[in-house]
Amino acid sequence: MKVYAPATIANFGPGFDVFGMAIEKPGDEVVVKECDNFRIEVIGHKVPADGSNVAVVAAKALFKLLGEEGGVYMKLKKGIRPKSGLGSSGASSLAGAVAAAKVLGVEDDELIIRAALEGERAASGSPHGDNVIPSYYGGFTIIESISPLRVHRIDVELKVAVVLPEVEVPTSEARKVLPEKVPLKDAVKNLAMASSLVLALREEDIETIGRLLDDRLALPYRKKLMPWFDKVREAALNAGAYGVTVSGSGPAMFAVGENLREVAKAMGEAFEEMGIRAEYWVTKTGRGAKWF
Ligand SMILES: Nc1ncnc2c1ncn2[C@@H]1O[C@H](COP(=O)(O)OP(=O)(O)OP(=O)(O)O)[C@@H](O)[C@H]1O
Ligand SMILES: N[C@@H](CCO)C(=O)O
Repeated sequence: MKVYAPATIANFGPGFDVFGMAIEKPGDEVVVKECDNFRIEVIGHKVPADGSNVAVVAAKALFKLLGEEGGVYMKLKKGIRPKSGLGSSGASSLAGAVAAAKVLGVEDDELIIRAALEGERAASGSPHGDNVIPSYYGGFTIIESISPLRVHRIDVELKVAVVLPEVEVPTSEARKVLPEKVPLKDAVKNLAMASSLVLALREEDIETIGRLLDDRLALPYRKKLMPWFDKVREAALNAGAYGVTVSGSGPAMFAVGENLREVAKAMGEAFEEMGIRAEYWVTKTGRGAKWF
């Protein structure tokens, strides 16, 4: 059996740890077979090919949650670059949990997601769900709570320009710079932007979506890890983007607008001008994980 899990844009502006959107490309793929222990082989982007691979961590977690013996052999085709901000660890964790679920005949979403979150915990020190959950369900997801699992999904179709520079920002590091407390005015601003963004997404009002791609809870503290942010943002806006911000904890950035090819190119060139190679592409809201 094969499992496919798409990349995701977590936070999506003002929805820190709550909003996430699956994108059509890239994605991770796992071929799974039942086995008497846990083994993994990796092709594609470089990630550990041992028990520390988050696909294995998540698969093991599901076996443990169910009190099952045995294991799985997985061949992971790693399509999402790690430390990218595109939910690389989230997609592999989810693929590992779904792969184990298929072997065990489990269909309980909450158990699968709990297991996948153990992979996220191992990768970044925090079991945030805003990569794993949109990767599972597809579309745009809003996490009301993880336990019990309450997720709201918006079936939007939104095109985005994505730029991925050849630099790494580990989520674990990006979470260490966050403060314990934030000013009330910033919390209020995020609340205003996040609730308005949900309505704009439902109406597929791209201009308003773009205007609301901002954040006062994490981005102000993380910007020091991304000194290129303002220049790339300015380049995207000058090229006609309605809005642009960081994907997840970065370094990838994404923008919305009408002429996304030009916007993507402008963001790529802005990185190049700072001496950082970057790839860029246009994609859109993706479906959730698939198995076949
Ligand atoms: N299968 C895997 N896929 C991705 N990362 C993995 C995997 N297995 C282990 N890792 C490790 O987990 C860490 C992933 O880092 P991180 O969570 O920062 O990346 P990311 O998922 O791309 O970021 P983000 O969550 O912001 O989108 C790296 O240290 C990487 O080596
Ligand atoms: N919400 C998480 C996503 C990481 O991809 C964070 O911003 O730390």
